[in-house]
Amino acid sequence: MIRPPLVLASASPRRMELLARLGIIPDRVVATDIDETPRAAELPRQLAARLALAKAEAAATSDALTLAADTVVGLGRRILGKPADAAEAEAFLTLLSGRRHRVITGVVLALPDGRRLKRVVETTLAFQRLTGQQIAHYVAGEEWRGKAGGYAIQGSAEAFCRFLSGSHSNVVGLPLFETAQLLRGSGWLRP
Ligand SMILES: Cc1cn([C@H]2C[C@H](O)[C@@H](COP(=O)(O)OP(=O)(O)OP(=O)(O)O)O2)c(=O)[nH]c1=O
Repeated sequence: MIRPPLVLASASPRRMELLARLGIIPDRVVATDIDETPRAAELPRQLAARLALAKAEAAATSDALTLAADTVVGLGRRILGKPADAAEAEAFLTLLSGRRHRVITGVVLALPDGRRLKRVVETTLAFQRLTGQQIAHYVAGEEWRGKAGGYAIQGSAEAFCRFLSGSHSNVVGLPLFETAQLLRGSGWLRP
């Protein structure tokens, strides 16, 4: 069987690295430029699902499989996306201090025949209480840039995390278990 090419509709180097752990190197990488603004009263899960689909649709073609994902942090009904600046990163970490939150990733695999295979994956985390000094030091380190919620679990922020339930790769931007399931479900990945 000839496999169609795989397109990764993401500019995130983490998603490339996570796919590489499955032995997968996309044939093409396409950065999409979609509006990531939440709609009024939109919930974190709804946003992650909607944006993953929008990224997939922006890059999908009829001769390839297209994989897209979107990761957001949910604090109750509140959505924490990628902070715009250091002040917002500091505000997000202040909100996350001492509280449970969820990291939600929507994953969409667009098939050449027009089908769209979808998953929304949630990981629950709890951060220790953070002092103002810890937050300021973390923000000065720049790891928050381009990361939902203003932190990167794959960096030093794992030291803030006293509890994580669910998929770790989901927090980094692509849940490997569910992604492999989607690729297998499409017949693209074997065994
Ligand atoms: C919470 C958390 C998020 N992130 C990242 C994963 C995502 O790349 C990013 C959320 O932004 P996304 O909009 O999901 O992705 P992106 O802007 O990096 O790339 P693209 O839109 O082109 O696909 O936050 C981490 O790397 N570590 C973490 O601990």
